Amino acid sequence: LASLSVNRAPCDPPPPPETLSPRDEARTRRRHTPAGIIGPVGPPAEAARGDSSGVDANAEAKGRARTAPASISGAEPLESALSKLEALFDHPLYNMPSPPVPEEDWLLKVRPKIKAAELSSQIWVSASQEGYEDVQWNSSSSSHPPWLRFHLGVSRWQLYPHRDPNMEALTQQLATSRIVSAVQKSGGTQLKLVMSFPNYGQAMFKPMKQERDDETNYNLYYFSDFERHNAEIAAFHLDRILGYRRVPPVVGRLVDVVKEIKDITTDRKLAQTFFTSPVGSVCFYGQCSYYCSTEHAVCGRPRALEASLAVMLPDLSLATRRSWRSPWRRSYSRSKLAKWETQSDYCSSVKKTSPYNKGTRLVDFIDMVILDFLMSNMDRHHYETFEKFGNNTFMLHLDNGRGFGRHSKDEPSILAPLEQCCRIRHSTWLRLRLLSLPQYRLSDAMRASLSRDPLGGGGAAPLLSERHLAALDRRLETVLEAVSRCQRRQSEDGGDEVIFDDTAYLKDMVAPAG
Ligand SMILES: Nc1ncnc2c1ncn2[C@@H]1O[C@H](COP(=O)(O)OP(=O)(O)OP(=O)(O)O)[C@@H](O)[C@H]1O
Ligand SMILES: [Mn+2]
Repeated sequence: LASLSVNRAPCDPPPPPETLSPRDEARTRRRHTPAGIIGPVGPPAEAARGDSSGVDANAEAKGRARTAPASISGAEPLESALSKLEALFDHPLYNMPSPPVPEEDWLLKVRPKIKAAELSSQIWVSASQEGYEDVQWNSSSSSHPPWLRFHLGVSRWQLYPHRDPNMEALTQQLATSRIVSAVQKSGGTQLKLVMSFPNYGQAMFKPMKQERDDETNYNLYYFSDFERHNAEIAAFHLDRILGYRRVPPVVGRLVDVVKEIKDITTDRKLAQTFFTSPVGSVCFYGQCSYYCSTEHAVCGRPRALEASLAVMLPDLSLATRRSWRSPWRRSYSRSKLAKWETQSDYCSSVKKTSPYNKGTRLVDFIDMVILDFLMSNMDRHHYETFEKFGNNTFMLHLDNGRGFGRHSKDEPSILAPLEQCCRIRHSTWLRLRLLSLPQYRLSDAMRASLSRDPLGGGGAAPLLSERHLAALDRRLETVLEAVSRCQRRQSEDGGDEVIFDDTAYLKDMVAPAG
């Protein structure tokens, strides 16, 4: 366990996708995962960096990023980038053996089959549901549509398993399935729609509002920023590459605003906001508290509009969620500062407060902070968890549209919780160090992963520009430096351990040879 190695251990390929439900998969992976191979990664290539020298670490990292050859020019052939991503996902750090998932750790249960006689008397179809397929539900998972398999695969600690055999079908559905209904999502500040598919699947739609190369105006406050569809997509990929799996899957899709929204919507308020622009594009703006006006309409070209579609989580009636106010929430004011910005020992009081005083909530929060710093998302005012699991569960990373607004500027204040608490999950730290190595570089993994999105390949504008990808590597460097600073401080002044040992359980699982 203590041996350091970045060599990837051989890993059996997962069994063919169609035959397994997410739960079967979780069980199978445990059998297939070789025991005894989990070793922390070696130090990053630049381990010898002297960051106590007083040199501006950021400027240094920027310089390095500018001169890094292949990853910045994007010259690396896609095939080799894709095999890098495969190698990353095959690495033992992404294939840690996990203890069996007890029944109560699944979010949903499948009820035993209802008798055919009872079922037939229950089936009725409303007029507005005529576009839906006649789905036969039963407990055999092979007949479940991908969205339902996704729901059934949600557990206490993650939304979906690593190498989820359902992912391909799920993203395929989001990207291509016929849209039979589109209505505005109530709540939330900016326009978003809930779209439905013939097999009863649903997705949350956010339209493109900003060109990929636009940078958010520097004079704009974070709370006035637009939401970006490509940020929602990229956040899903980044979250998965970080090994968290706490963002619901999102794909990009070109939507025909006439055929797939205007003509089929039953939402009259939405329908009333459609118009044709002076150059003949079909536009709409919907109703919401920000940016829902003629001036801020979203427009097709002339009808095709880029958007992100995120798979919907199980309905609140099946799985209630709890919303938590972030302890490091910003003030959402031009003049006020939040407590964490002025109190130097802010974290010590958070550490004593439920739910951050027990279990993994604090380090899970730090995980989210790292995700947000990498994509420069300042808008994480709340987060949600599934009520069923109480305080002992993962945090959902929903609402990522305000990430990736600026590539030329980092936002150090997003890292404040890490700097102030000096605590990080061991497994997260190891994966971050892995992603800083040239053979697994974060920007390369992201470029490869995003190229698989329907809007990311085929010569079209990449979902994240090279500058945004380079910013990821630069910011990753900054995160690792912050952890190093914490470790130095801890070794000099004492205090709590910086690295939270979340891999200790492996010692019990890995049986000694013989
Ligand atoms: N994939 C999803 N499935 C189900 N519900 C979701 C999903 N994503 C987001 N939601 C819910 O929809 C609400 C609004 O979404 P989102 O936060 O993205 O919009 P918003 O306009 O940015 O909201 P706010 O202004 O409150 O930040 C969220 O608080 C969340 O509860
Ligand atoms: Mn929001």
